[in-house]
Amino acid sequence: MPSPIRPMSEASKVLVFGAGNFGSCLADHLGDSDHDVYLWSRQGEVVESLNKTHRNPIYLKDHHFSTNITAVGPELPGETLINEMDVLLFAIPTQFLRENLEKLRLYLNKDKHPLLIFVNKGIEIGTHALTLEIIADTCGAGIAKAATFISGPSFAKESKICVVQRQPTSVSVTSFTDSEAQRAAILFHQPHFRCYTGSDPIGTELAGALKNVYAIAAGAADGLGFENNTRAMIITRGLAEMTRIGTAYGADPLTFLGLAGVGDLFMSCSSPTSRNYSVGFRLGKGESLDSIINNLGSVAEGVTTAKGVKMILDELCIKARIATTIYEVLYEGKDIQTAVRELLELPSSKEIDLPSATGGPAKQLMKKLGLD
Ligand SMILES: NC(=O)c1ccc[n+]([C@@H]2O[C@H](COP(=O)([O-])OP(=O)(O)OC[C@H]3O[C@@H](n4cnc5c(N)ncnc54)[C@H](O)[C@@H]3O)[C@@H](O)[C@H]2O)c1
Ligand SMILES: O=P(O)(O)OC[C@H](O)CO
Repeated sequence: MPSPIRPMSEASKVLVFGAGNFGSCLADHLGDSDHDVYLWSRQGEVVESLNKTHRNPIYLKDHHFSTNITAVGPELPGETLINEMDVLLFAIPTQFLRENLEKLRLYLNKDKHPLLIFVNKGIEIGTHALTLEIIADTCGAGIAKAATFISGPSFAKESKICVVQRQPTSVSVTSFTDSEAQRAAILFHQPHFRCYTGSDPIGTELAGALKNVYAIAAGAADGLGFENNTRAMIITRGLAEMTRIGTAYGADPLTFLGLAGVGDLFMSCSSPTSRNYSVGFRLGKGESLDSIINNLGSVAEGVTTAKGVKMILDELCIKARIATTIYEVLYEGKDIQTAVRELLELPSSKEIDLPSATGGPAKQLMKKLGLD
């Protein structure tokens, strides 16, 4: 392992929630940058092993983790540790975020709190809430306004375990509060982990969540035996759908052309490393969703997010035929061959068909955060 890179900022105390693939990877990156990192796992064996041998026995097993990481858990950290932190980083799958924030909010002072960073890419089932809304509901508008989101093409694990082996990667770092996005970017930025800041957290969140649904579609097409023309069609028409949904929602359409949009969409739709692509590929090969989920061993956010997307499409009365088809295959038992035939038999339509930007749910969310 090469010698640690100096932090671009003063060393910070960072508590990472979630020692899965991405939480472990980001904790290692920050430890490697000489920050003082605490990594919470709800699995006792992970805590013990990280502290004793600097190895995670479940995720990124082949990696020797930074010695700047102290693992904590399995109980959720309490007020004393949280009050010492400069940064709280959440790498918990979207469906479990609310229950954890409900417990942690008691320790967060709404006037003076650590920098809060979220890296999950999904939409909550049932409520179809974005993470911003989950934060506002649980921790309050002030904390949601300052929350920062990291998204973009960043596999925790490739053949050479990319980020922890310092393979060049870029992400977007967005918040409604520019100074918080800047702080997060300075914390993470390194020559091999380039951070670009932005101020459209709603678009960034939607892009990260939606790309997972289209990665399932691209994987399914490959599983069915289609090749490059078809994958390029799904990526490009997927991007058109993502941008249409984002615009109707009230996000900035240009966000979908950035790292969190086309960057991550392209990567996840073209690689079996993506768990969402793998789910699709196996569906295309004829395996059932239950069987795939039961032995995936890791989260594929697109599966749950497809439900949230369907609710958003119904609410906004807009069409996104690929996303709807994925929902029907996953949850309405639609046969995948029939789904493909129906998609291909759709009549010709305008290539670029963006709704007028009325503000949509983003306007209500911003009102809730006091940003209107
Ligand atoms: N893996 C990647 O390459 C990558 C990259 C960018 C973003 N993400 C996003 O980061 C998030 C986490 O993904 P991951 O790859 O680390 O997932 P993972 O499947 O590798 O790990 C999931 C983690 O969540 C924890 N968990 C499960 N149930 C929980 C609960 N009820 N409360 C708290 N924690 C719970 C598990 O213990 C585990 O540590 C996802 O939203 C994902 O889309 C992942
Ligand atoms: O493995 P996936 O499909 O969850 O993709 C992981 C990241 O989102 C890639 O940026």
